[in-house]
Amino acid sequence: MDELAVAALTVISVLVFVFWYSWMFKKSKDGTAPHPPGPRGLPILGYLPFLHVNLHHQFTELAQKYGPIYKLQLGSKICMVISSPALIKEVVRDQDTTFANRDPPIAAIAATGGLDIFWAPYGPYWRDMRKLFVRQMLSNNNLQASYGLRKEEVAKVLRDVSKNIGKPIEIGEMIFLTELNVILSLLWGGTIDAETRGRLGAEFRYKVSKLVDLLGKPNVSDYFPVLAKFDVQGIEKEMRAVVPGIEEILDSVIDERMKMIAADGGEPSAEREKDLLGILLELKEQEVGEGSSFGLTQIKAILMDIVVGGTDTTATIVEWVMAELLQNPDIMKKVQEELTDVIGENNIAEEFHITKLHYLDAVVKETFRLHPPLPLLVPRFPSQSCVVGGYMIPKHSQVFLNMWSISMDPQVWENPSEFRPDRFLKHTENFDYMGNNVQYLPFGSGRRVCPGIPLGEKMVMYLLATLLHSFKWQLPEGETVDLLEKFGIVMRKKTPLFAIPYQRF
Ligand code: HEM
Repeated sequence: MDELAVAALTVISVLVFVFWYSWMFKKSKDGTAPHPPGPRGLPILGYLPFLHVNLHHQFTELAQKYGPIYKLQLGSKICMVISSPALIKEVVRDQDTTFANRDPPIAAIAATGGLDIFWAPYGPYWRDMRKLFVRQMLSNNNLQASYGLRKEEVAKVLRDVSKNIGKPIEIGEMIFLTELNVILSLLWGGTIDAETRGRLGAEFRYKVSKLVDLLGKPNVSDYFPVLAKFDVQGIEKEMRAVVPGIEEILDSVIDERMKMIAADGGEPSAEREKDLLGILLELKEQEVGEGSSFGLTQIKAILMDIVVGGTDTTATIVEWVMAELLQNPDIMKKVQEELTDVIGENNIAEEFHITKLHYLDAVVKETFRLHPPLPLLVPRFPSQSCVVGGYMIPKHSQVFLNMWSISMDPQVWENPSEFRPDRFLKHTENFDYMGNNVQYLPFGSGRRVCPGIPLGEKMVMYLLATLLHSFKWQLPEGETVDLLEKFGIVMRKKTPLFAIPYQRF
């Protein structure tokens, strides 16, 4: 190397050092917080090639190495994983407004255009739609008034199971179809007819599960927007193939409801005015929120949200409860003794019994702890840069709240991997579903907390009380319960649970 080159190199090195030093100095003078630690990935790809199928396990292992908040570079996106109650509180309570935004994946845009409540950005459209949904469908008054519809659907379950005594039943599928009918009936006061139900039945469930799976699958297009048009994994294409099958049922419901409005002379009749679908149809083509036009696309997005959000989750948790009870016969026995005491041998379960079923409630809560249906909740998307746990979270990073790791943390729960409902009998007042206790958030917390809690909680308890009070359950000959999970945005059992009913009384 000649002298000139050495001199140039020296000058460049000095300049680089001076810039670096003044940048660092400015940072600490400004008090800018450092970024969290995290594993190094590959250039450009970041940590993306190292992600495992069971993200919740992998995120928990990484937390053991990097602490309760760490950073992952995934392609062009910065992701943060948070897994301690104290830091989760900073996100969902102390800085809830900043973290109330969502970053819809391409799969969600393909499914609903991001116009549903679940994926809509935090803002006036989301607020209006969520308010309408909660007020028109899930207010205390409306839920009380619609008890007859739920009772009818649960009676159908009783009849179906009674007809199949001694034969294996797929628990998740049965619950899914029941919850689907309950939700549709709450939307517009009617149910889908038996023919459509029979025709679409299991296939509809398959499509909803597929849609949910596609939403939870890491997609290269989300991490490299320049590649989005190539849809390398075919996720967008698969989603576009699945959606019409789901829309078919929504279309038939919308058609029926529009026929009713037409029969009422274009004006909804007084008693129909109250259902959510009627109101959404009235809003059609009007302006809601700040200047967004509202049409059939938005209506279908919201219906899809409610149908998909409510069915798969409810079916999943009921299936997990039944699996845990079949695995733990002593606990099953205690549940059934309580049911006999509260309901009586000659009666069937009713919704008013639910508040007296403390042990069953503890069993459900313990199942939500061990098998949270949304183990990482739904990633948050801060609308501005902020500091959590002393670390910088840049604006528009993807923030995962790892509730599964908290469920498994021995510092939070004694013997966390054991199924022990009794722990909820001691602390019931602290562990409701409303998101007030950050150790336990099966329905999320803050502004984005699940709005379906009143219905979800009622249906899970009512269905379980009915199934467990009226029938004894056994596994098919020679089978054992497996409690393996299949990770996704909704974490289901890896293999569906089949159980055989026998009359109890
Ligand atoms: C066992 C049942 C259920 C579970 C475990 C569950 C869980 C959740 C969770 C964890 C979230 C995200 C919360 C967050 O980001 O903090 C959520 C959101 C949501 N859930 Fe549920 N859910 C259930 C039932 C239902 C039902 C029955 C409905 C509707 C009838 C529903 C509709 C929704 C909607 C619309 C959202 C999006 C809320 C928003 O972003 O503002 N869910 N749910």
